[in-house]
Amino acid sequence: MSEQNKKSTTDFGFREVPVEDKVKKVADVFHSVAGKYDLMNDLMSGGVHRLWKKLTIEQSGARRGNKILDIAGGTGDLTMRFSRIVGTEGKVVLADINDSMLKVGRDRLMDRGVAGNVEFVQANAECLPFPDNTFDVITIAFGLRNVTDKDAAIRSMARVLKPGGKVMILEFSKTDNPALTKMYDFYSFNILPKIGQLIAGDSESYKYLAESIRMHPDQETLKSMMQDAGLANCKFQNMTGGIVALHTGIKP
Ligand SMILES: C[S@@+](CC[C@H](N)C(=O)[O-])C[C@H]1O[C@@H](n2cnc3c(N)ncnc32)[C@H](O)[C@@H]1O
Repeated sequence: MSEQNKKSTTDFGFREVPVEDKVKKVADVFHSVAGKYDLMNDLMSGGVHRLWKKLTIEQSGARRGNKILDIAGGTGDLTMRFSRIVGTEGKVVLADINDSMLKVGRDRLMDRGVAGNVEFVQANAECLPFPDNTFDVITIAFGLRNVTDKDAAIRSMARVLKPGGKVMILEFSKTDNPALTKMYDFYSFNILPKIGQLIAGDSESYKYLAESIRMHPDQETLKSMMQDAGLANCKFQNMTGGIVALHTGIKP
């Protein structure tokens, strides 16, 4: 049984809320930020999120003809890149729980001429609506920390992955350099919500963003969760001093 099934409350940032309230609270955050999401990503990370995503694509091993699931795909950064790799014989499914993010993503990909091999699906990562053994590669980028039952989500990803396929979890993680941690904390709790207020008119959502990062399992814990879900060869690679980590696992 997963951790969340045993508890009646869960974290929403630094607050404990009833388990059944978290989905709505997370939904409100992403309905609020959807329109300014891409601009804010570039501003908040100084564009570095593009490098984290580029590395994820490079390590995916995705090939022409593959079927790829980009869960919590949001505005489609990874989907866009995968769509070019898999070509007309392949398919990319961008799945996200939030219809505002899906709409921004669909419009953005259409504007860029990315169509034909991309499908958009509204789905919760905890219970993916796909048959067993469907996808060659599954990514979840900056999405897992928002999911209430993370163990269920990893199990669900493992179920729909083909044997030999790869799960990739790109997520904010833990720095082990005290000086970097201090600077990062100052930036996250003092500057980030102000940028959120200035650009998106919403400091609370960006306060949640910073808090949810701190509440997310550290590198080793997440690796164990992937192993517990039955994935093999689980490992992680830190980026930018551990601010972000890319975890990968293979379905045996
Ligand atoms: C920070 S955005 C990341 C978007 C995109 N992957 C990227 O890297 O730019 C997080 C996304 O996770 C989605 N999300 C949150 N909870 C989810 C869940 N339980 N299942 C699927 N998607 C979820 C949100 O709607 C949002 O689009």
